[in-house]
Amino acid sequence: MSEAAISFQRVTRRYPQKGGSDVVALHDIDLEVPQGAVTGIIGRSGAGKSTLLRMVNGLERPSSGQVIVNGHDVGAASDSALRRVRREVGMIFQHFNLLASRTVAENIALPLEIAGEAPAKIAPRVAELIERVGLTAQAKRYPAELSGGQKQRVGIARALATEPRVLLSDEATSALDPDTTRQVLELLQTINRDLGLTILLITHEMAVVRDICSHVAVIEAGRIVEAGETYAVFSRPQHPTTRSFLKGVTGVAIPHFVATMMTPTPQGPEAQAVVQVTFTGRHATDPMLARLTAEHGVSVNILAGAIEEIGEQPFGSLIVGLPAARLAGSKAFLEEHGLLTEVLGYVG
Ligand SMILES: Nc1ncnc2c1ncn2[C@@H]1O[C@H](COP(=O)(O)OP(=O)(O)OP(=O)(O)O)[C@@H](O)[C@H]1O
Repeated sequence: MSEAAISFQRVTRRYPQKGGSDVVALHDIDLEVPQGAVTGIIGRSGAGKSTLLRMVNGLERPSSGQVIVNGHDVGAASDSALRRVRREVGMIFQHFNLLASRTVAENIALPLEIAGEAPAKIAPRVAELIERVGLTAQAKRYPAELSGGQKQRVGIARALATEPRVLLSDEATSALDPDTTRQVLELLQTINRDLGLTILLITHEMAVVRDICSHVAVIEAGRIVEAGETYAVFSRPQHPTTRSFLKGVTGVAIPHFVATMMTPTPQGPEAQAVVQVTFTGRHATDPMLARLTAEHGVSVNILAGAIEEIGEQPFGSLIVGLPAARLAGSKAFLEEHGLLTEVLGYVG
């Protein structure tokens, strides 16, 4: 088993307030970020995401606990040790943080200049980075002449300049439109695969987690409320916050005509239960609903459905109608065969 690239051990961060009680931004966080993986931290505004991320490159220090990055205790590092750690940790930002007076190539060269690299080494390295992020034609342009997606590509190239082992992303796609977001996420995924770089990103969008994160941690009011492999968390979310982030990101919506008729309890003997059935992993393509009809004589109405891919595994969601009188047996049959079911309400 590969060791964690980043390990948060009982990390608490308090901000003292003038004349009042402290703000506790992070409470006792334990989290392992696997080497070479793309891990997402998702949470609402004020949950503590930025504070957590900024601990990895020492921009914030824990009030108690340890933050271990590539084997270094960053929270306790001296300034010179921190400078070394920072060469191993690149960062990209929501608003790109480019220098307006420098061209694309000059922005990318900046961390190498700061690190004291010889100009003869900087030029070929910058050319290689520019090519990697697809900006060869824009090398001599200034940030004001670039689109948002191009600016973020410069940010990514600059973050990679010192050949870091970890890349931190602070809401890197939040200011971008959906198409550009997809392209930037694909670039991050390619970099993760090609360079074996560990990526830790913070986001408030579950779609970002679905699209590129193999692992996810959900943070709420300074605590990690759920964490694990994305596929496992998506298929069996445990915490209400996770469920609320997942709404609309996976699966399908209840059709409007059904939603308007739904009641929380069955109203008569002919009532239909409206059930969300989730198929995961190897069960995604099993014909279990057909078997429910064929072997148990339960008629199944398919109301909505979709199969998508999360972490390269099939993930299917159906909303079906079943006779409420046969609900318990049908649920048991489906769950015995590895499908997940959730009763959403009743019609009739
Ligand atoms: N320097 C500071 N002084 C006092 N309180 C702070 C400071 N920085 C952050 N906080 C508080 O800590 C909590 C967590 O903030 P943080 O910025 O980490 O949240 P976040 O999840 O990144 O939010 P957002 O998505 O809005 O950026 C908030 O209650 C915030 O007000």
